[in-house]
Amino acid sequence: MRVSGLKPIIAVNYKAYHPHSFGENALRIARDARRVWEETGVEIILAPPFTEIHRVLKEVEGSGVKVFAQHADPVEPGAVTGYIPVEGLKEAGVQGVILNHSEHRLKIADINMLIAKARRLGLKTLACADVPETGAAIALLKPDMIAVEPPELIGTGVSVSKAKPEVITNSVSMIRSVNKEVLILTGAGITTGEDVYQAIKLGTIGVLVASGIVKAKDPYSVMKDMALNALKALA
Ligand SMILES: O=C(CO)COP(=O)(O)O
Repeated sequence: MRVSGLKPIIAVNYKAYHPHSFGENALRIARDARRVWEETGVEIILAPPFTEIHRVLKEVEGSGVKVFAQHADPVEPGAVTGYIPVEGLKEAGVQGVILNHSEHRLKIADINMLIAKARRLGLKTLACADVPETGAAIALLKPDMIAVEPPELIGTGVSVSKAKPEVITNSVSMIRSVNKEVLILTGAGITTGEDVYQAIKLGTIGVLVASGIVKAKDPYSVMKDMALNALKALA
């Protein structure tokens, strides 16, 4: 079921590629994302490493580009050395947080606690799932967005839209059977506008992308092609 009237979403997970995800490279991706947002109006979410959040926020200030953290720890603030509570992310100024990425998994009870706390603090949540069934289970916890990403395709450049379209269609139907509102994205191996077009045609509202943008020679061109194809798919 299409959630009509919504803008497509391109979420960029910087991960921790070096040097791509840090310093001037991190800012270049942010500048490129702002330009694509200005030119297309597509929703863009950037998820830089914790160390880059402050300067990426500065780079996109005044635009509609949103900045999310890549993770939050299921802890209360206090004597928790080295952990990052949601309260700290709120103070840092992010608009949301990715939870349960395949590379940083959480227990279901922790996902539940973090979604509730993020909501209380006014932060959006983008929860990740490895398979449709996990996506449906997490949908019951009412995150704002769910991204289903088959781990075996992550980082391969073989897109889930082409290699495993049934993962997308099964995710959409299983998630929608328990949650009519959550925004559904997909990811893993997404590198081209065509991958994005197919992902949206299969029922999602957007994509979660890492290496295809973060490690690209020209992130602007990749994001622009993805944005234009996303709009075409929803037209
Ligand atoms: O893990 C992912 C996004 O969170 C997908 O990674 P790739 O885009 O590099 O396949």
